[in-house]
Amino acid sequence: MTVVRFEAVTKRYPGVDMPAVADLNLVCGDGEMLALLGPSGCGKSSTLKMAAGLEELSEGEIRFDDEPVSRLDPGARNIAMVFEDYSLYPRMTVRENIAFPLAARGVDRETAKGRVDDALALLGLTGMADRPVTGLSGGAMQRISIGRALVRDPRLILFDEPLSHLDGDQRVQLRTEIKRLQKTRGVTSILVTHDQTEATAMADRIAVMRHGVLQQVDTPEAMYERPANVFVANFIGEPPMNMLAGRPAGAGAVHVEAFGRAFAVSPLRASIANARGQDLIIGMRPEHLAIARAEGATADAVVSYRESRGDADSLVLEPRTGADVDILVEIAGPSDIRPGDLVSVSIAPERVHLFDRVSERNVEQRP
Ligand SMILES: Nc1ncnc2c1ncn2[C@@H]1O[C@H](COP(=O)(O)OP(=O)(O)OP(=O)(O)O)[C@@H](O)[C@H]1O
Repeated sequence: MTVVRFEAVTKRYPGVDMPAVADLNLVCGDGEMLALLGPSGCGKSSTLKMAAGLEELSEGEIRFDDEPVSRLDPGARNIAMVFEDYSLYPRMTVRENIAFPLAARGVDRETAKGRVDDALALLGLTGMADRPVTGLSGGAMQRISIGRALVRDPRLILFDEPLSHLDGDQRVQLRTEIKRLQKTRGVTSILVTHDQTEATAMADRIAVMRHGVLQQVDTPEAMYERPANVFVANFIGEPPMNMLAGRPAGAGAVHVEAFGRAFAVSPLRASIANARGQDLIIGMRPEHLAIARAEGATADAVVSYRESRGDADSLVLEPRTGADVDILVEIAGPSDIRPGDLVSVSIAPERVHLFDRVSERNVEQRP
């Protein structure tokens, strides 16, 4: 049972000007699964390695509960790691791989056997316990590596892109399983991933990073509903949010340049945007836009592309103002909308996100 605290943590690599991690303040709660999410190079692996003791901090401190750990060797931190490439011992059996950390710590045979049997049962591996690990599926190998992590009863498990070598079905299955195991055992966990679907599905909270700087920490739902800035709004949600230039347009409305007209927005957001009076980036998620066939002046756009996925149709719209911007729309499928159709566009006021065009911050954030 451990609370992990990153306190003003900075990581600089020799010869590199930009810090890989800059002044990170972040707490992973007891029993929580926290995802570090961001594109390649954003500093998530450096953060994980500092927690593990595989990289030194340049500044700041990491605490497990109240204990500073930045000067402790990796072996003294009681951390388990699950890597993307499983890191199993190929010549050993499933059981021997899981038992390895216990043998290495001198746990007596009887106790070790009990704990390994428990882990095998928990992971559904009992039937293959005495098989060599070579030749097993990627999903089975990753379950073994999770078993090896759990059997040690660590203070913290660090998952480093644990699903990236698995194919579609195994990924979905294992991400559910990891979440179940993590919750059953209540072990504090940090997950590094560049995949927002994975982070959203597995984590209690997500910390989005960019260029070493933490952008937002929140539950997946809160991050989807109230992204702190344009970067987070683009990163969370698939397909990404439409980002359209606009400006405040009086009480309860904003003007969207691409459509050449006003849209109603939530009164709070509109009043903040109006009070500041700045140019806006107006965010509309593809799945929140609704369209209807329209004629003449009521038409906002023409459908230029349609991809049918059975239960959903993805559309690309070209605004009739001639604005050089593609609008993505996701609607329930199969629909009878076809390329060339003229449509009007609507969206519920509370689904419209407003960002300052200069700072790219959500207008609801304090300036
Ligand atoms: N050993 C190193 N020496 C110098 N620079 C490094 C080193 N390791 C990482 N970096 C740099 O630090 C920054 C952050 O890298 P880091 O690996 O932490 O990011 P990441 O988000 O995990 O990316 P990836 O998913 O590609 O590993 C990058 O600019 C990277 O080039």
